[in-house]
Amino acid sequence: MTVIVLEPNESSNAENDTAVDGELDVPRRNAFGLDFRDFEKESLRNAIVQECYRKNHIYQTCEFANKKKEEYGKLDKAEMSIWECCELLKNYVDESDPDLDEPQIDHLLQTAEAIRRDHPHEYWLQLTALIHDLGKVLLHPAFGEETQWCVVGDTFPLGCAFDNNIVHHQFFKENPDSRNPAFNTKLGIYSENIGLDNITMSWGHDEYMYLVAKGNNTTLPPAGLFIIRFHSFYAMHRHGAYTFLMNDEDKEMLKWLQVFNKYDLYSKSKYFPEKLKW
Ligand SMILES: O[C@H]1[C@H](O)[C@@H](O)[C@H](O)[C@@H](O)[C@@H]1O
Ligand SMILES: [Fe+2]
Ligand SMILES: [Fe+2]
Repeated sequence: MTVIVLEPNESSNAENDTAVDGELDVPRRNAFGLDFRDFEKESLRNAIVQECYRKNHIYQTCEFANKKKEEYGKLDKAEMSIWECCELLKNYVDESDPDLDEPQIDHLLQTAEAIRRDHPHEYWLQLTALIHDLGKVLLHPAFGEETQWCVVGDTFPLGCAFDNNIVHHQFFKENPDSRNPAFNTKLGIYSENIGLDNITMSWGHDEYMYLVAKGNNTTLPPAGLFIIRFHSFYAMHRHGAYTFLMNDEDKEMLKWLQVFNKYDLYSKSKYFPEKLKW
């Protein structure tokens, strides 16, 4: 297995639209013609994204996340198959995403398909890709019709200081946990290398889908569960923040998450405009 850590547009061929990153053709531009994960560029899309993060960073507190975990951990909302859940996501667009405004079912299929092409024998990784964002079903009325800020977007640990690598970190100023002396130091309530399994992450689709997978006794390997649970933790898997909370197993699992992330991010594309001439 090769692990490639490549920043978008790095080592890319100026004449082409894509840069070859190991197996994957990494597109240079997102569906809006901009760089991937550019949260600063002024655009209508980014105004929506910013508002989503503003609320997320103000209201995600340690107490809030633990309550949601307890409530949704009961798994008493519905009974349905994986595919039925995929279909429910055809009605939702993710407001935290600067790169795509297509229904989420498209994103699931695009990610899984991109992985299948390069990793034809890693069935578990393909399945992980297909289901990694199913937790966004929290947006559906049958699951409480949660608002976007507590379902989507990058995630981060709670109970310790917010890292500056978190997208739109300026909004944490208004989060009450920033003023709580038990929480606002580097380690906060945790100890060095405690392991990500013991951390309260901000609540959202990652943790929910992890609870669903675990609670239904999935046979996915630990790396699949790690991907599902931490794929939105960009401060960690892209910027190397919070390594002091990780244990050796987390560091092993991170390699697979980094393989997965390229497909999650760079497979986002539109094949047609919203309205076609006929
Ligand atoms: O906007 C995206 C969202 O669409 C993803 O599902 C999530 O995993 C990412 O972390 C977030 O940045
Ligand atoms: Fe996600
Ligand atoms: Fe995704």
